[in-house]
Amino acid sequence: QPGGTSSSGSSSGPSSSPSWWVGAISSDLGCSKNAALLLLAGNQTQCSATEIYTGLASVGECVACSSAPKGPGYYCQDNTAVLCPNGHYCPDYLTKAECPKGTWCRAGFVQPEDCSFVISCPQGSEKQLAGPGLLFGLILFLVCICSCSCCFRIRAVREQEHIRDEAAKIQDGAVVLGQGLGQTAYSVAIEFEDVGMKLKSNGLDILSGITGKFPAGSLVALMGPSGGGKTTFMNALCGRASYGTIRGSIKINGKAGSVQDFPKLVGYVPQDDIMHADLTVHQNLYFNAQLRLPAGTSSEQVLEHVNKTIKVLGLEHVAHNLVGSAERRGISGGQKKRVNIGMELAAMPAVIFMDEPTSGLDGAATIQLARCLSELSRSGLTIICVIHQPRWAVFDCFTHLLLLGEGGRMVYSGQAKMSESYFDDTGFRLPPRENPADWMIDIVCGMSPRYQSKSSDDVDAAFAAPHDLFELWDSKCKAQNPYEDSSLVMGEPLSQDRSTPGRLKQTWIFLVRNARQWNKVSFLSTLALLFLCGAVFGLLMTSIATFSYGAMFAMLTGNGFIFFMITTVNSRSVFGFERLQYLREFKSGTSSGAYWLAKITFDLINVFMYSLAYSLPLFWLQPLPAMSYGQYLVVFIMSAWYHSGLGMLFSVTFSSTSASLLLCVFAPMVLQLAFAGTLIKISDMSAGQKALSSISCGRWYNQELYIRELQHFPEHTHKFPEVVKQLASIQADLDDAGVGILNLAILGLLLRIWALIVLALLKYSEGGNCITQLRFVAGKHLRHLGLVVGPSPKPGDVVVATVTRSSSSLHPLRSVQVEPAQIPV
Ligand SMILES: Nc1ncnc2c1ncn2[C@@H]1O[C@H](COP(=O)(O)OP(=O)(O)OP(=O)(O)O)[C@@H](O)[C@H]1O
Repeated sequence: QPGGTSSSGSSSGPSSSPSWWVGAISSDLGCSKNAALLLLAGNQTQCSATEIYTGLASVGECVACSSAPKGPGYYCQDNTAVLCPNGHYCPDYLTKAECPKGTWCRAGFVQPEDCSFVISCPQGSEKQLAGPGLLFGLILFLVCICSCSCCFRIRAVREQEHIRDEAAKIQDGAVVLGQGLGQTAYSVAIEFEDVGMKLKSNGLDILSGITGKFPAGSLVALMGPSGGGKTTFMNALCGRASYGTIRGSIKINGKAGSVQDFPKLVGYVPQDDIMHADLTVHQNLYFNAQLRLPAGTSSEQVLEHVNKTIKVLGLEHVAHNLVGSAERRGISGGQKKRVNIGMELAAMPAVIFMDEPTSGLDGAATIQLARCLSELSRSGLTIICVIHQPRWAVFDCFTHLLLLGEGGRMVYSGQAKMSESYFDDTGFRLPPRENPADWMIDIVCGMSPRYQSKSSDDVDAAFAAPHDLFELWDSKCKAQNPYEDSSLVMGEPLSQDRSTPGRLKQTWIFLVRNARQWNKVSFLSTLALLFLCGAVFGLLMTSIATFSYGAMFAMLTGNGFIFFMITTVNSRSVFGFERLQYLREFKSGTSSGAYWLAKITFDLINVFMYSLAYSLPLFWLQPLPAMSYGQYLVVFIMSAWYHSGLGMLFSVTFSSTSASLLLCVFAPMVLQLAFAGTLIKISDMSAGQKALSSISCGRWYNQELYIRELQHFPEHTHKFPEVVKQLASIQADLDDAGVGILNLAILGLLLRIWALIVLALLKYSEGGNCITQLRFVAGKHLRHLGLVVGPSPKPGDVVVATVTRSSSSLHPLRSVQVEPAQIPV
């Protein structure tokens, strides 16, 4: 009763505010029914066929259809303005025509829209039907995959033939490693004094008072009982013990420093066989050599060097076999061990650290390897090996021995061949037919008796190993070690690291390697899975969805969710599955930036193909969106770009595979459900929720698809109340097309940059917390730039002090030239 109520029952005149008395309206309209009910139901009977009854606010008013009270897109039906139905168009309020063949008409259209050329539209079409379009897309898709696959296959076969031809050229007999590589001859001598280490985690001393020298070209055995600190000491020497605080001094070629200052000259063979299981033996060595050999080494030289390394290690017959893993059987354990070593030999460093290189090898292979290492060391290469129970023939190959006891303390340091006489001089006796290496470990473990003197048969019962062994060494040899090589061979002080291929070249090498590593079976299975999911969702949409402006947003945007999850989960393989391999390469001086760039570039193939595989059946099988397929695909590509970045970040951040997998499944789900504006309107969100929604893919994916679709609808449809309401709820405007794409591009890039930062920090992740890692990295780079000298060291910091011992007694390497090794095959 707008404008007031008249209890008198008479309607007010035009001069007073308009008001009606319901009883009078009933009689005015000639109805006998209750007036209120009549009004609620709408009094349509009083309007003519060409009029519209306009509702409660103007009771009794019939408006001519031609005056179009609701705007275009409506027509008159039973005195009500209704939206022109699907499959029809309504140019005015009085006309409702069926959509002609070759065109399609969605609800509210005032004229039909033409179908695209590959699409069929029978008469009365409310949507475009896939028809030959889907077939065309499918054929294109398959042709794309097959041609790529064939190209790679042909290339791989040709390449393998070339490698075999080159390998056949290598003569049987002596093989010379490193010949003609044109590298500067580096040799490395290491001196250390009073080196100790305290664990950062619990402050426990696990090394102390270790003093000695490893001349250039020496082959050193690091021996001791299990848990004696061999690996720890080796890690301290080669700068990999970030989990501890190192005391004492280490000198490289007479200059205080760490071998880690020259990472490209250092090889490290880890105890575990860390290599690429999805590459062949030859490829593993070849890419390693390409990345680490001096810049300017030609591909042919690299190939020749790798073929020789393979020959030296006796791996010719498995050179083109996959290395393999637990899931995919490849070469044997012993062969893997050799590949593990070969990866460092292929890089021809100046010093190699090896953690138990012979474990898992049979007797013959161990001797063969020891002899090979001995030959290499004679050429100037310094090799330091942690070794367990070497048989005599193997032990005999070593030039130096460092024997550690419990708690990481020294029992012996010096020439290997003099170790026996040291223990002999100190009252120990080698039992007949005992292996000297085993005997020494027995001594350290207190399992070999000590006699009062060389000539006496009385056992020194008071002697307690290993503590007294430490005392014995300190008292007899700490000040002046007679067992050391009197003619210490020392290389020139190292001033700069080896110059290896630049970042751009490395990026290219990594890209080629990625192509070789490409698991086509897994790739094709993922494509098939995505295609299937897209097809299922598309068919579902066909059967359940009837177009309406209210449901349009949900129909368009509700299908991306599974695609997001699969893309995120799958992209864990980009970085996450080769964490250890990456660390091994990165620590040997390869660029993490180049590695990252190559990985994300190669992943673009996945981003594109996954988007194509999913969106193709979805687009063509569901009631076709009005936008073109190209526009639709772009939105999917950008969403895949975002989600693969998310997967990469999770996989590099969390070393636990189950944690990263769970995150890859749940993060896209939570972001899509809670922050994409589907369940909770963005306009209703708090500031915090809005911030989260702005970094969620779903929000921009939804917005972009909706706006792009709307832009293909006639302009008058943008004013329909459902459309206006939906745009308000996602806080978007029709002019915002492209904003979503841009945001997704930026977010995807940021996620990748974040992953790069985590990758760079991984190098320093052993034991240190995030702050320590950041400080370490910042300090390192600032020092490189010469900007910071840094505060003076505090107790507990890593201290590299200058050794007071004169270096005048140290003379240069007799032959600093790294001459090729003559390795008997
Ligand atoms: N990161 C670490 N955190 C805690 N303890 C450690 C760490 N690294 C080494 N240790 C401890 O230091 C001691 C020496 O370990 P290390 O691995 O160097 O011995 P090892 O002589 O190489 O033994 P094995 O021959 O069995 O490999 C061990 O007691 C070990 O538990």
